[in-house]
Amino acid sequence: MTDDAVQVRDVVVRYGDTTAVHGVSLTVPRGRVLSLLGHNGAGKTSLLQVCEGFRRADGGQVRVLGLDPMDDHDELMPRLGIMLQSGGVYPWATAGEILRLFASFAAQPLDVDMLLDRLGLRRFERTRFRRLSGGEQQRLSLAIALVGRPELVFLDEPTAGMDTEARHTTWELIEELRADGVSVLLTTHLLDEAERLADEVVIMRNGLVAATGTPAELTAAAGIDLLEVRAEPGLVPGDRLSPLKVTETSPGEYAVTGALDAATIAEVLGWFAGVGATVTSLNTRRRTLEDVYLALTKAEAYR
Ligand SMILES: Nc1ncnc2c1ncn2[C@@H]1O[C@H](COP(=O)(O)OP(=O)(O)OP(=O)(O)O)[C@@H](O)[C@H]1O
Repeated sequence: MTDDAVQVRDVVVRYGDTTAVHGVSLTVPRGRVLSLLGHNGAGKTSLLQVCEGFRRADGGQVRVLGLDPMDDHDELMPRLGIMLQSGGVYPWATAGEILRLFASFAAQPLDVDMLLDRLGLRRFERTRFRRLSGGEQQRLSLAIALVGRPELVFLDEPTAGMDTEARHTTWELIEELRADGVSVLLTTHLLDEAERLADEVVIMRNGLVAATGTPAELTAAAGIDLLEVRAEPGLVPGDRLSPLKVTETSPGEYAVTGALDAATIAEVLGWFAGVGATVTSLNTRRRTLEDVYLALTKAEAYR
């Protein structure tokens, strides 16, 4: 018996001849937020569906709140909040009716009016689901996922199609869930969303885990990526700083790339000083999660 909210071990998902998930392992500790990142078709939704109990894995083991998501489905469902990528509700019912219906399934639901207000849905309370915009439907789907006070929430691209205000409200709600000890497994294409919300990020590529770690670990491991130097224009070090690469991006603005650390940065400054240049500005930039993500997923993303 595990105390983790989600434990996935060597999970495989196949659709006929297509293997969407090739043996993925991950853990969501209780009260933590894990974000799955990956290109379209990387296998994120397939993995999520296995955890939600909507699809049986073709290999491996999954435990959700210590239970089997397929065999213990009925016991598990009231403890989970699930936000699907789209649909899943009654198109002819109004937003208010739908949310109150889901609230009625829960033993201790959240206050429906509070959720309608927080997610900007109050004026759509009497609007039928099918008449809501994509972003409004997303907000209602999030409210449905949260209304039952779940212990664990699965969010598949929760802010896709939302406007900036709704996205920020969603982020605040997820942060509040975490503060209340709720566990969250979410997928996203938004790197800033993952960086802001996630305790741990799992980057998937072609059904495999390409990298995993906290956002800080993933970006720190990548090191300093770029040194920007401002000095007199027209200074050309040639290969004297090799293997570092120096490019004058605009007159007097130099970009230095390569294996940059304290020693090599000192070497670069030494060269500028040696040719009598006056360095007026020096800036290092660490890789962002976006840089790491692109480096891991770009070239080999599509087979
Ligand atoms: N029902 C299905 N039948 C056949 N193939 C499927 C099915 N669902 C998904 N796939 C395939 O499995 C692979 C993984 O799809 P999945 O939806 O899990 O990816 P994803 O990472 O969630 O993508 P996205 O970011 O576009 O939502 C893709 O190649 C997809 O075409």
